Amino acid sequence: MSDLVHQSVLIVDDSLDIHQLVGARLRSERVNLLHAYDAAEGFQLARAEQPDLILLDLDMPNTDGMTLCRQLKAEYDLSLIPVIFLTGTIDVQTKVQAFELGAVDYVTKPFDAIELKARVRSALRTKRYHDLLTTKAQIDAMTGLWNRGYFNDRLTVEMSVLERKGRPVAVAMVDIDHFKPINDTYGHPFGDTVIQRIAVVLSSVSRDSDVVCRYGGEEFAIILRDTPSAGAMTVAKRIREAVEALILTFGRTPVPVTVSIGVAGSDEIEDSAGVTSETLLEAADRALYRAKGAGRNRVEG
Ligand SMILES: Nc1nc2c(ncn2[C@@H]2O[C@H](COP(=O)(O)OP(=O)(O)OP(=O)(O)O)[C@@H](O)[C@H]2O)c(=O)[nH]1
Repeated sequence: MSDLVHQSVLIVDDSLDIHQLVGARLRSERVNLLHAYDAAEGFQLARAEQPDLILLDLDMPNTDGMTLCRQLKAEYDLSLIPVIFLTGTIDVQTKVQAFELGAVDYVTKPFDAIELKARVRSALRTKRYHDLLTTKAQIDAMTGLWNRGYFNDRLTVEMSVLERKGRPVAVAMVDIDHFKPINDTYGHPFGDTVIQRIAVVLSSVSRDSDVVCRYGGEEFAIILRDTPSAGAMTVAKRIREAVEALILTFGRTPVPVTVSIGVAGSDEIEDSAGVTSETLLEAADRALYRAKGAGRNRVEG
């Protein structure tokens, strides 16, 4: 099987012939091909589909390839997509300009089928390694949940969706109660097991669209997308009950574990300057503090 399965390539070129030619040359590669016939359509498709590679014609009417490349590199998500320029003739100055703009390669027309395939394969392979490393850097090794760095990045993205589309976002901060005595009594390795078991509960009780993260030692944070405060409270109560129902034992000794949860939803924050990730997090933190203060094993919003 090809190592390119499931990756997608966007071709941006005003010539139908080139689309057909590239399509024919890459047919055996099992990549998913996307087609755009001008820069504006190319930009839209790149944004909607997040392809793994863009083959970009340098010489298009209206907006040329160089300009589109500059636009792509100006948006964080799109800037990570490698671009290979397609061009009839290319002088040294243009080549240098293309590489300076962030292109990874260029192919001159008419294409040699073998060369085109080799260059596409190479760019896609590098993209795949890059994606893998990026994902690894965002995962907490002990629990397999997203880590705090990812949480912060993702919350910023979700807040911009909130701003653009007006969809509510909620955050739940989950902290294990009296965890220090568990560590002190049964040892750190058992403490780690407790953290891992709770991570599994959080993942299984929350929905696929929720972003479950390990925020720090014995603290977790969940981004509940498209969820108003009331819905987030319901999820948090389910989590609290599921953790309380966990049966953990050290040898034959049962070890009861509970969590306290603080919830904040964008729909209930009153701030004339608008809701930010900071205000949302601070509100969730304050709610968690109240849950701890009110006796633990509670949800506060
Ligand atoms: N085993 C283990 N322990 C950790 C880890 N990260 C943090 N801890 C421990 O978690 C404990 C947190 O204790 P505290 O913040 O004092 O709070 P607590 O005992 O849980 O009490 P409350 O939060 O007030 O209910 C500390 O003893 C940390 O050493 C970890 O990865 N593994």
